Amino acid sequence: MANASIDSLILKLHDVNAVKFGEYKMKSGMMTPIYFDLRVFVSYPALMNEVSSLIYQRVQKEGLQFDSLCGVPYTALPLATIISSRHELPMLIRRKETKDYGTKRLVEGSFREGDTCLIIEDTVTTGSSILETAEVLYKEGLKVTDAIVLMDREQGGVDMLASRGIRLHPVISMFKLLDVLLEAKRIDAQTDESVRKFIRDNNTFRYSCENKNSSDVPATKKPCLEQNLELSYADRAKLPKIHPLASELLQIMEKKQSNLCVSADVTSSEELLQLADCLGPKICMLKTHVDILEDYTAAFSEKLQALAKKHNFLIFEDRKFADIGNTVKHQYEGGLYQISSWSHIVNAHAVPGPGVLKGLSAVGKPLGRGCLLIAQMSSQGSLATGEYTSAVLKMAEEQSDFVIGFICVSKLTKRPEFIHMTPGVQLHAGGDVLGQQYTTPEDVIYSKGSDVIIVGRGVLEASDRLTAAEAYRKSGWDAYRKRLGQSSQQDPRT
Ligand SMILES: O=c1ccn([C@@H]2O[C@H](COP(=O)(O)O)[C@@H](O)[C@H]2O)c(=O)[nH]1
Repeated sequence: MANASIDSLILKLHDVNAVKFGEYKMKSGMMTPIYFDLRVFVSYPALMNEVSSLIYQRVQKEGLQFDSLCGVPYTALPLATIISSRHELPMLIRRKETKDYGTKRLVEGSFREGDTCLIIEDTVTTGSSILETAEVLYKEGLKVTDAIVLMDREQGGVDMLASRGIRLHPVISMFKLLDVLLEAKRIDAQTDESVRKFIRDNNTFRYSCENKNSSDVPATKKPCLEQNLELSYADRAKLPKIHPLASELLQIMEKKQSNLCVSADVTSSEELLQLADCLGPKICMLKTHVDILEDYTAAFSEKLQALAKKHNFLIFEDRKFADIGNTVKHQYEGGLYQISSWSHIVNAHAVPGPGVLKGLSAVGKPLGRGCLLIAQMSSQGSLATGEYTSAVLKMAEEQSDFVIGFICVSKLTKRPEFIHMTPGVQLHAGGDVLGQQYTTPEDVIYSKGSDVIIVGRGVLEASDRLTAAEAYRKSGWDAYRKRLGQSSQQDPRT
């Protein structure tokens, strides 16, 4: 599907007022600064044909196999009809209301039990309309594995449907639409930013219960139950497109019931190794700042690797690479520390542009290493916000064969393959005198939807580091269980 056709379609949708900016109420009751009214299509047959062609191209690109297709009533019905008629593909119609005469069927058309039906939809927010249609089809013995949507609002629908076994393939997504409209000067930077913020802050799948006390959305209308559909770490580890290192980390987390990464910010190699050996059973990952060690030797890195094997944790060198590709390549591979030879994971700032990842991946990829992009920072006044954070996400998507996730303050993307790791964590919220800001494991994992808590001084400055690490492990794990809709008592392994 050529990008130019998508860009031109976005502008046409804007021309016919199918994309509106203002204050609108959605089906859920939530107010939104952007609204899609794709019902207007029926008045623009050429546009309807164009949309149908792009949807069909997406079907072909994904190589989808199905016996029939079904449009979610009513807006997607004409789109499904055009595709069905043009390509001679059998169609089914899902009735919204049962007739009180005749066959009283809810699904019209011919099909056999076990047939696969492809769902077509115009817009997705939570994914609930597709799910409703799928449930009607399931009752008739049909299978639904895939759905295509013209416009994905990027508010959690893809994840929600994935958790129910339906892959959603969007033709246009919200952030792409905003990019095109901004570039064409159809919207100003302020509108663009406020819509992006709204979308990021209103992910119906991740944060469904975060706002449960807010007054603008009636509690009954919020899809709180959807938090039960959150994918577990174990399920995410099995995702087909996941990076092997991300998969390994998620498996370790599940096995050790730990989403705790301890930040070993000490200056002596001996102390760091003791820390790794003592806290190893409690952590999924150990983070280092190798350049603060006063006595680094190659023998130290070998011992650290042996401890990582012994206790089954990954090593993350928090080097924060931030130079041109050629330089970071040398910094990663060579010099005194030879970081690529012992650290499973490193991180990088996106400031230099994609070259920083190209340089790092030239060294790290052949070794099976992975990289975290720094999308946000925990420190007060950080400039890594808004547009910058969005650009980091885009860069990660483009190099997901090396980027395994983000350093961030809260969950940023709907893609469950990416791992979100959050520093600035202590058992009580607060901060230090140099601008570090702390929030709690519950806030980070449950409310903000991140995956891993990174804790330094919360453990290091405790009188008993092992007891402190256990307190953080338990707190992070309980918050994760809560996010899955399970209590710690329900966990047979706890
Ligand atoms: O935004 C960021 C990125 C990295 N860090 C690092 O995490 C630890 C936090 O240590 P605490 O003692 O828990 O404050 C430290 O190594 C930082 O360099 C971060 O804090 N914020």
